[in-house]
Amino acid sequence: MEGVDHLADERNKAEFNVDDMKIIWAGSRHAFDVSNRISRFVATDPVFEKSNRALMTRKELFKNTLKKSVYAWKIIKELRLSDEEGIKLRIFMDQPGFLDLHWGMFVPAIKGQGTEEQQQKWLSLANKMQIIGCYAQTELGHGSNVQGLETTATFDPKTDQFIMHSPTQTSSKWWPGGLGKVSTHAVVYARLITNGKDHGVHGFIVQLRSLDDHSPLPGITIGDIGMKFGNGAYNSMDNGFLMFNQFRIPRDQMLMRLSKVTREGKYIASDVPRQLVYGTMVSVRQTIVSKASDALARAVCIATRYSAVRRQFGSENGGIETQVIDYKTQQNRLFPLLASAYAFRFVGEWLKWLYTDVTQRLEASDFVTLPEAHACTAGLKSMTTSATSDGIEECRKLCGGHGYLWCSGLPELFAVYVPACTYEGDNVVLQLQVARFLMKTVSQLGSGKAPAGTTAYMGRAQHLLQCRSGVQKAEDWLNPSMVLEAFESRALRMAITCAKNLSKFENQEQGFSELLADLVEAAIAHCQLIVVSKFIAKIEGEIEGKGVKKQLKNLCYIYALHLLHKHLGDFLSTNSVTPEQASLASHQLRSLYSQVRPNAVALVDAFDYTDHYLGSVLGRYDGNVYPKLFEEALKDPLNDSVVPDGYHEYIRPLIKQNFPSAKL
Ligand SMILES: CCCCC/C=C\C/C=C\C/C=C\C=C\C(=O)SCCNC(=O)CCNC(=O)[C@H](O)C(C)(C)COP(=O)(O)OP(=O)(O)OC[C@H]1O[C@@H](n2cnc3c(N)ncnc32)[C@H](O)[C@@H]1OP(=O)(O)O
Ligand SMILES: Cc1cc2nc3c(=O)[nH]c(=O)nc-3n(C[C@H](O)[C@H](O)[C@H](O)COP(=O)(O)OP(=O)(O)OC[C@H]3O[C@@H](n4cnc5c(N)ncnc54)[C@H](O)[C@@H]3O)c2cc1C
Repeated sequence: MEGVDHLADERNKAEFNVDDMKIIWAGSRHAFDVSNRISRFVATDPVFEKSNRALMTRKELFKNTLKKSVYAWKIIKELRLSDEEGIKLRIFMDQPGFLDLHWGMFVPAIKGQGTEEQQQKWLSLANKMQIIGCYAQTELGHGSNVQGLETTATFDPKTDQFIMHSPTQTSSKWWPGGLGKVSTHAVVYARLITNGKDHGVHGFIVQLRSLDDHSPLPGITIGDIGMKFGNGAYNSMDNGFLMFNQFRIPRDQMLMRLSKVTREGKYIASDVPRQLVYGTMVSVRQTIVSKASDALARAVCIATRYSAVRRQFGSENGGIETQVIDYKTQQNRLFPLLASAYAFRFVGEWLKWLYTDVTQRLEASDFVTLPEAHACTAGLKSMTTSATSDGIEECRKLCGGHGYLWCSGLPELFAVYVPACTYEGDNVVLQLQVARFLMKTVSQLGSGKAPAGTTAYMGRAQHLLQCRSGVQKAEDWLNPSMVLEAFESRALRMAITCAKNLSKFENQEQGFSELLADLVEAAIAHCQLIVVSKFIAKIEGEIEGKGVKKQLKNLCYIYALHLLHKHLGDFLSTNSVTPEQASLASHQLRSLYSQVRPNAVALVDAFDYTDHYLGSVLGRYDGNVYPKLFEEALKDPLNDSVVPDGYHEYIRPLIKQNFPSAKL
């Protein structure tokens, strides 16, 4: 029934103040106000309608993305929205497009790697969108291995120019978002060559298309790489290819904050670490962690509301059937994902702090925390995006058959989200970076250099290698120090086992290659420890609002104990817990599920998502699922006529067994 809240009973059961939880979820009252206002603005503007995009052709979808993007920019300008409001507008618009790459990578690359003069020149154009930029790093032949890129930028001292060239087919740029059809400029990563010497990969600002008629400049071949996974979804983005044929740019278009080429062609490397050329990726990986919590929260919101609406079995004497959310199996699959969404939110907040801190240090030429910032952004990007992709798919299954309908919102969410496991660094490749960092830290134990930050626990190696968990009863698993000790001991013991196995090889690189799978598992254990420890730090801090802290505590322990359950092999094989303690953890988990159950719908209401943003019939705020499923079905073009096109051509001849031209 229209106007009726079918989930009202669920909402009445909540034991905490949802409005207070909304502030915690958003990060602050101000952040909540901005999100709330902008999401409602987008939801009510017809230009941002998105329910029809699965049926659009690629060309229609692309044009629709241009329309929405330019309209969003007009609104940002006319209403003088702040940067924060502009970002929210793009998020709630919910359609990948060139704006993401222009603002998310092109502008940050110039800010991070351009000199002051370069910033003044290029940012004044980019900030007004008089030029549109993308981030062109990946090539057909190399994405993960950045040092393997083949595009060359050869300095020509006669003309004071760089000659950009794609020497092979595999050196074609391939994948950059916004490149295929929209961008006028790109930050291109290429091997810098001066006086015949290769100085490795550097960034260059390159104009690609005419600012008058948008045609590619002579010497440039450019286009879209074609359809990607799913309908609609990421196909709104013009991921592109690009080849240079001896294309010339002025010398001052090399991004020269980190290293320079003089008029004479002399290469001057600064004394900062060369890895700062990867700085834009580090910054985006950090934002991807918060985005993971957002994507997982969307899926969980849909699955939770629908699980409360959906009823199957359990009816006695013709009475009402059981809500599927009351099945323990449903809770065991759903509530850890709900807990993960909150966990990723808080670790994302912490990572933002860490990133701000390292940025300030870098500005003061303090590079000490750079390796840790790289390891944390890489590892947490990897861990949270993998868990979120799996989680969205699990939410689809939690919604049964209807989850497979496009209008559930889950297929498109999955299709848009899943490349996050690949872009900004393949998730396995990134965990191997964490593993290298851990092996280095372990090798320095006992050298007098105490591990700091997220590896500080390794400084207590003597204790953590010997200790036995003190858990004796199920409630002990609600003791933060007992939970932390189990995770620390598991992570440390896995890292030390890897280090010991590595030391058996004469050639360390060969050993590393042999042990890749174990190293990835050790890295994941370390990352899970970070997430658990940041969640615990959150619930131990000040939290306002009636009943809010209690709910967050429940979610925190669900997050930790479900990981313990899922990775029990690690915990048992490292003797971090005994089988009896593991079974006490399962007992405690069941009790926590019962405590979360009456609060589940309110906990997803706290995400404050509009029905427009959710884009899901199953996840509607009012729970009015069945009539709306019918409405959606009737909108399908196949239902435009009762007798379908093709009846006379195929169905009728078939059932009449009358095939005029067929030789049977
Ligand atoms: C609404 C707003 C939207 C905004 C956008 C938000 C989200 C994104 C949305 C959509 C996606 C859109 C765009 C996607 C873009 C892209 O995908 S861009 C391309 C991304 N490419 C990658 O991520 C490539 C991954 N590969 C690498 O990063 C490197 O090749 C790798 C780190 C794997 C190896 O590098 P290499 O130079 O070969 O290093 P070594 O393994 O030899 O290590 C040498 C030392 O350097 C340290 N190190 C490596 N990377 C960094 C770093 N970034 N920072 C600091 N330090 C680093 C490494 O740890 C080694 O240290 P030690 O010598 O061991 O001490
Ligand atoms: C939707 C999307 C948008 C993108 N946008 C951009 C963009 O805007 N700009 C841009 O420059 N790029 C972009 N990319 C490219 C992206 O960054 C790369 O695809 C990504 O870095 C992975 O590199 P790859 O494709 O070379 O994978 P590969 O490295 O070829 O990975 C293939 C397999 O090999 C494994 N593997 C590779 N190396 C190792 C190793 N050392 N040890 C163990 N296993 C290994 C991987 O785990 C994976 O299973 C985008 C990609 C996608 C999908």
